[in-house]
Amino acid sequence: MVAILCQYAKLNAPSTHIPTLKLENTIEVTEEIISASLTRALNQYSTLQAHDGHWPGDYSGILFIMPIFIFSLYVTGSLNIVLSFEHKHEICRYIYNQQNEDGGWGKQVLGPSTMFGTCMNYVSLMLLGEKLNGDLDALAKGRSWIISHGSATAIPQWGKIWLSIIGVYDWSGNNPIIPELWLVPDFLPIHPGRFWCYTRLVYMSMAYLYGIKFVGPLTPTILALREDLHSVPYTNIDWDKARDSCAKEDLHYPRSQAQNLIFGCLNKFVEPILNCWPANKLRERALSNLMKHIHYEDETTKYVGICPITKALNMICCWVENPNSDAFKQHLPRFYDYLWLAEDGMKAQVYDGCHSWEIAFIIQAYCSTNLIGKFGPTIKKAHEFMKNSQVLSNHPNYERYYRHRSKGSWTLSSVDNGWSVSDCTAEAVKALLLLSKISPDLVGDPIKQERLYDAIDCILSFMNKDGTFSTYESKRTFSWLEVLNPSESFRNIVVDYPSVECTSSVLDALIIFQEVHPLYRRNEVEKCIRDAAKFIENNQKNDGSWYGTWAICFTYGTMFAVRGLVAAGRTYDNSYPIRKACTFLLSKQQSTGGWGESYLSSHNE
Ligand SMILES: CC(C)=CCC[C@@H](C)[C@H]1CC[C@@]2(C)C3=C(CC[C@]12C)[C@@]1(C)CC[C@H](O)C(C)(C)[C@@H]1CC3
Repeated sequence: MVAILCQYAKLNAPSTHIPTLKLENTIEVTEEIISASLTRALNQYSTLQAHDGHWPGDYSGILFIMPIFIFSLYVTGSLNIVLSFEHKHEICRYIYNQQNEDGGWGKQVLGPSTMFGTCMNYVSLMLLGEKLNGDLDALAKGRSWIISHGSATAIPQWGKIWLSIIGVYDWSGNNPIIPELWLVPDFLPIHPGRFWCYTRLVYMSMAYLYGIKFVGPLTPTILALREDLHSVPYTNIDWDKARDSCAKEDLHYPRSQAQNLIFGCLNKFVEPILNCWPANKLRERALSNLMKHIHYEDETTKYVGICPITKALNMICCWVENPNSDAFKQHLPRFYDYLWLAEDGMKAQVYDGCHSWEIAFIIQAYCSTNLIGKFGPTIKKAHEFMKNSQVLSNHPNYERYYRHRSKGSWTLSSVDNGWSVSDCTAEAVKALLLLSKISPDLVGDPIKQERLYDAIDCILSFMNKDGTFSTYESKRTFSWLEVLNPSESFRNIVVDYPSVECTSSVLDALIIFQEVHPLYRRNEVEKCIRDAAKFIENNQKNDGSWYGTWAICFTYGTMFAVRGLVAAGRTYDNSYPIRKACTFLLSKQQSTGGWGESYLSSHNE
């Protein structure tokens, strides 16, 4: 979706004007003043609501997402079909705006330059038709960053794969991603169907492209890039050496000895054997099995994909299979779901949005004021969106494709995305239960009981054996399998681990649900509440904080943990963990009176 927020602000201009109240230090802050400020804020916020009831927002920040879109459009010859001149202009503007002083690009906005970010964005600019223009221009600075930091052979694993796909890096400089792994019996912990869904899907299409060693058309631009990105002539590159090289700027998680041994064996023995007769017959089977799963993922997400990375990879796989196929063509219009235009240019989002997740909190926030009476139409529209974005059925044969139940759930973003998430469902349930207590004349009809029960069934289906909650599925395998994670940039991506945030959202939702429907699956709900609260208490750190997996970081984790524990009846007086949490939060208050945290917290933990 491409949206400019000021357009909405104009369309939904507030009906009443409330004058600004300047708060001087000397004026006592009365309830009246607070209420006026809050009304003004909600008035303004309501103008930003879209016609269908959700609040659009910029969900970007990872700087290699647009590049992988550009790469996939380029190799499939669709760049000019999907992107107009204006798109390209705005995309280039954004990329230039994100360039660091030293000429490189980070993995994410505000991040220091990395080989991954720099190669991907530099190549994108070239594929979009930008030209080097003198030694001092932005492109020249980008190129010199790459050469002076070890050249493109030092890009980390994901980058090596993308550069191989477009033909500026050789597939032999990659560690194998064995497609046959999908053929092992699925009761084994090593079967990819047991990995965290996001990792299994990214590596699924990577395994396909690796298996066929796909390379896009070798255009003059690609041939020129082969020389641009490397410090020695392309034909002289030592790909054996390149395979395990990674720039220090990108090496967040160096490989262990065990990993070196595994990847060494895969490379020296397993992959060569699998390429010889008769084992290569197995490869054909493995590839057609992968393609079956790729189509399933595309169809069940209406070609949106679980994330932009799988979308871009799957689209290439569909094109390789048949460039004239409907499958390939259906991918093209869904690129726009990921685009976002802002004052700094056009960017690609990390997901097709986060509509359902955010709207649940927005509704909860409105409900926490006593001003609902003033915002009936806004809340009614939001309520409709919430009800319309519930996933109403399971995907066909979902278990055969290693999918979790979807019926009754909410996704992070849209129904089309189709991937249910435990805490997105829990927060949605909370919002709907709050709305069901308000007059339907004001906020619309409450969710039907049957749909609410579907949601609770779905939430309970997410529960791990110990009462905790992970993200998209329950935990399916063991953490020792992290040894198979070949990425230097991301850790803990093989297992869908439980988190305090997911567990706490569910705990809170079940408690509110139980107050209204005390008999529904009573024993399971009660056990879940008990176990979830125990998990949260057991995971508190000595300083009183909780580690937050899904945002920044200890402040966020602590907020969720406290919400859950308070819902479960813990108070400052009766709970030592709550008192410790307060001490932690107070110790982090800044001189301005507010709180903040660096994104490095997550990384340094
Ligand atoms: C940046 C890269 C490498 C792409 C990753 C794309 C997705 C897999 C990421 C992007 C946003 C993301 C971090 C998110 C989550 C899972 C992984 C996501 C979807 C979830 C849904 C996990 C559960 C969390 O409680 C919460 C709902 C906050 C997040 C939201 C963002």
